[in-house]
Amino acid sequence: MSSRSSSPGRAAFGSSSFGGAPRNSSGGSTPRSNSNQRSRPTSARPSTHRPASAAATAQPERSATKRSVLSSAKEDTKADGRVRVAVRLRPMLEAEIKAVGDAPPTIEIEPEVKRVLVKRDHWDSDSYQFDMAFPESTSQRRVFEEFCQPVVESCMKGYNGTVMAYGQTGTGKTHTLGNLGLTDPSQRGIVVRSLDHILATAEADQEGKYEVSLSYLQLYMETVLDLLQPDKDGLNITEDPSTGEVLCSGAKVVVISSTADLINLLSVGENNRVVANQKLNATSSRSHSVLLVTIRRLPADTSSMGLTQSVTATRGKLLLVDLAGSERISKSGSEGQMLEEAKFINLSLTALGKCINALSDSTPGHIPYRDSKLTRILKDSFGGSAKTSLIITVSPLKTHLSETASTLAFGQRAIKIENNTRIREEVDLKLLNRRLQAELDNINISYERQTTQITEGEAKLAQVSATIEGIEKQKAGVEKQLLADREAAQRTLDDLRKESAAAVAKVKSELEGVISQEKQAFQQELEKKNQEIGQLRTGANEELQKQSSTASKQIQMLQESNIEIKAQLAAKDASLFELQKHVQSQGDVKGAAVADARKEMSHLMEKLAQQHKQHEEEMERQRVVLQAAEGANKSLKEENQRLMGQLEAAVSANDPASPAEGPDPGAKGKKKFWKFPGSGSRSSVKMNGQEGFPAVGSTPPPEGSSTPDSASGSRGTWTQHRDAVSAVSKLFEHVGLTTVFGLLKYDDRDVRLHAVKVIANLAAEEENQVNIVQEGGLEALFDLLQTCTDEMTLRVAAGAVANLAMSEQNQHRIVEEGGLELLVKLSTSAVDSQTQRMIAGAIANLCGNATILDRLQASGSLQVLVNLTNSEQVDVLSQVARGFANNSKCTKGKTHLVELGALPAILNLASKTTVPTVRKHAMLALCQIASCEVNVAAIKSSGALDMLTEIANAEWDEFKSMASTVTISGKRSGVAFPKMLKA
Ligand SMILES: Nc1ncnc2c1ncn2[C@@H]1O[C@H](COP(=O)(O)OP(=O)(O)OP(=O)(O)O)[C@@H](O)[C@H]1O
Repeated sequence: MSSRSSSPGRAAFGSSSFGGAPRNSSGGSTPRSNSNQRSRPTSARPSTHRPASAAATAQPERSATKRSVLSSAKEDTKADGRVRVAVRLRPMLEAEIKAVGDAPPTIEIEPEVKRVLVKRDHWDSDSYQFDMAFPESTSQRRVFEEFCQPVVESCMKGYNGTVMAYGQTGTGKTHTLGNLGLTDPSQRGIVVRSLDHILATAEADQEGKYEVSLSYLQLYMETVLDLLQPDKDGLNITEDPSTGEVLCSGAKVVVISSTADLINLLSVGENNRVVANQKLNATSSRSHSVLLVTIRRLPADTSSMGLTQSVTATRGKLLLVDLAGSERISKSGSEGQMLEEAKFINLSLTALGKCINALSDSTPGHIPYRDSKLTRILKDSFGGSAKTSLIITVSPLKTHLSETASTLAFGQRAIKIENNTRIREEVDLKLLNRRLQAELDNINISYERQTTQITEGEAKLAQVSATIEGIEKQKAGVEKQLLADREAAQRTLDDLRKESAAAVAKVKSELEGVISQEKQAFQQELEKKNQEIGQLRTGANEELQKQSSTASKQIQMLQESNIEIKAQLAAKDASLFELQKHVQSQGDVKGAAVADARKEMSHLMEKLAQQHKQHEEEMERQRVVLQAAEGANKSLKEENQRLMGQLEAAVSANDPASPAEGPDPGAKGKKKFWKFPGSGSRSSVKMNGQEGFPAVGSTPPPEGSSTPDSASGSRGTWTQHRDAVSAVSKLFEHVGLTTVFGLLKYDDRDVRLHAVKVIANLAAEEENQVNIVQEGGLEALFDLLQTCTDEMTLRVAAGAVANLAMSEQNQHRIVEEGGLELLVKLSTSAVDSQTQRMIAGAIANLCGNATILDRLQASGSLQVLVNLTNSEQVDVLSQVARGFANNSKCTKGKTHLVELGALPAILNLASKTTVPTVRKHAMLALCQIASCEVNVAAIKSSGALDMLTEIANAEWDEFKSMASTVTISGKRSGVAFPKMLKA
């Protein structure tokens, strides 16, 4: 209620002013006249009028027992006896928000204090108090639960009730009441929610059976239309005179059992309403729609009901009314049909207002229900014995302020109605009697059944007890048996474990036995194999030894044969010598002896030819092997090594001695060299006063072989040997010397060494010397001397050069190719005495050539000889002394040796050395030097005179022997000079 109309009187309802602005209770003054009562903040506002008197007179419900069934109903005891009024503010629609912008709201809802403020301007506002005030944000659900649910539940208890929406067009009446919420269940309105609630409650109620039926009516211009039968003409509204129940005869009543039924029905009704409106040229807002819900409740099952239970059936009626728009005609400016409609609307709403006015009067008299069809339909459900909730909807727009105020004033008047609610009950005595009889019968039957059940139960109990006892016994027996079984199983398990352990042990021991047997067998087999291998090895060794001994024997035989031949040769030589001597001495005895000797010679020659043939065959075989090896070219190195070995063997085989290793510096005393006439203990090959180095590593000749010591026998033996060597040389003609020279360039030291040995051996033979040089051997050797660092190889190479230097023809080549310089250079690094011996030997041989004396001096070769006089090795000193002798012999005039100051060294060799060869050569050198007058002074100053005197005084034969041994010129000139000195 408005603060300005805090005591609205009945006068406010006038026939023409229904829906108009609220009137002041004091009569004529309008709210504006009270404008000095400015709106203040809510807390400061004067307290609004509450319908306390109406609440105080509210009657308690008569049927207290029913409350237990519908316990969820919210009761407002104060408002029970009157129309409950709520106001709901519609939210601004989108178009309205755009139009209004952010203008301050005109209507303000204060839900806490259930109040509506209508702001006229910034300072002035009207305040209206209601039972509830819903702001624009209020949900449909809350509107239903807080405001409508109590009416619905009271109808389910048998009361009549009405929920009615009243308000200006477009303020949300249909939304609040009739929204079906098809797309959004949260938008479902009061109609759907009410029916939902009724059906759910009916389903939950175990004690009652419900029948819910509907009729859907429309009131348009005082005509009642059935929306479920659109073709039907207007219906009549009648009233049962005995009960006062309003009846709408002819209206279709449809029983529903689900919300889906309801939705279908309402959809049909809505469609029909559209059709009807089109037919009537009406709009929804111009007509009232009434949904009439009848709820009949019967006791659920008569037969099972107790005496205390109710036997009454109830029937409640709920009217859900969506009223036409309440706007004033003047404002809507209606005319024609619209005007007519407005009049009828106003008629019905005015009639409603009048009824409300009359009902709200504390001493109600005549209620003008009959004034309109609307009020006639509402008569038994509105006011009086019915519960009524009126929700008034208002627009938030300022432009609708006047209509809003009018609507709110209508609500304020309605809130004054005091209801006299009365439950509608029908008591059916016959039914009651029948129900009581049935109840009694049921009780008797139940008693009998229970007695029988007890007896049967006791018997069963005894039976069960016996069974339990038996089971207990069985259980004890089973437990005992179980125990015994478990023990037996345990024993069996133990036995099994023992058995399995024994079995495992047995299998293990068997396996071990098998393994051990196999191991033993394997070891035996192994030993057997080892024995077999040992036997095989022994056999192989024996076989090897046998073969080796056979080979040794063959060699031995060959050697023996050689010895024999040589012995025969020596003997024949001797006999020939004797024969010649004899021939010479006898002068005339040639005859048969010579013939015999020749015969013998020819026999020997044949033997030699045979031997040569054998050698040639052997050489041929070697050549084939060599060619095969070269042709295959698979392993040149090994093949060449083998070839060298074979070649050396061949050389040795041709030599009277057997093959041996290379020159051994320590061979002195172990191996003897060939002895040549006058050469003393150490041998050398002599040629024209030169000395060569024989086949390297020669072994001594066999015992008893003839030695060429005697001048008479040397020629034949030498020839024989030379022939043999010549055969070997031929072998090289096959092999090709250049091949051997090529081997000197090998990286492998052994190959080089073998090759140079072969060359050295070949070079020891006069026949080969020129050939070797012509074939390029000198260059190969010099190349080796320049590049090689292995002293053994260098030593053999120097020996080879020494041998080649025996040939006068070679001596110039050696000097021209720089051989002297190479020897001098080698002497600086040579530490081994044998290498020194080879160097000294080579120089000594070259010293015998008078045409190269200056080169000997210039290259430092003579100095090398002088230096080597310091050596303690006889081999070396021997070559040095020989070099001095050769050099002095060739020199006609002042010798370079004197220039070098070598006289003391020579004197030293001649006087102090005990080795005869050395002494003799030194003495000979002194003699040669002394034989030239230019040297006499030097001889004298060197102190050599004594030595020369000593030589002169010596036994002539001794010196003679010495002189003849050192055969250089074969003359006695060296002997004559001492004689001169002596004289
Ligand atoms: N509480 C609300 N929340 C949201 N929208 C609403 C609300 N109330 C009304 N509306 C909207 O306002 C518009 C008018 O509502 P509605 O048709 O229910 O008014 P009405 O009073 O029934 O009009 P009429 O008298 O012409 O039938 C509708 O679009 C409706 O959806």
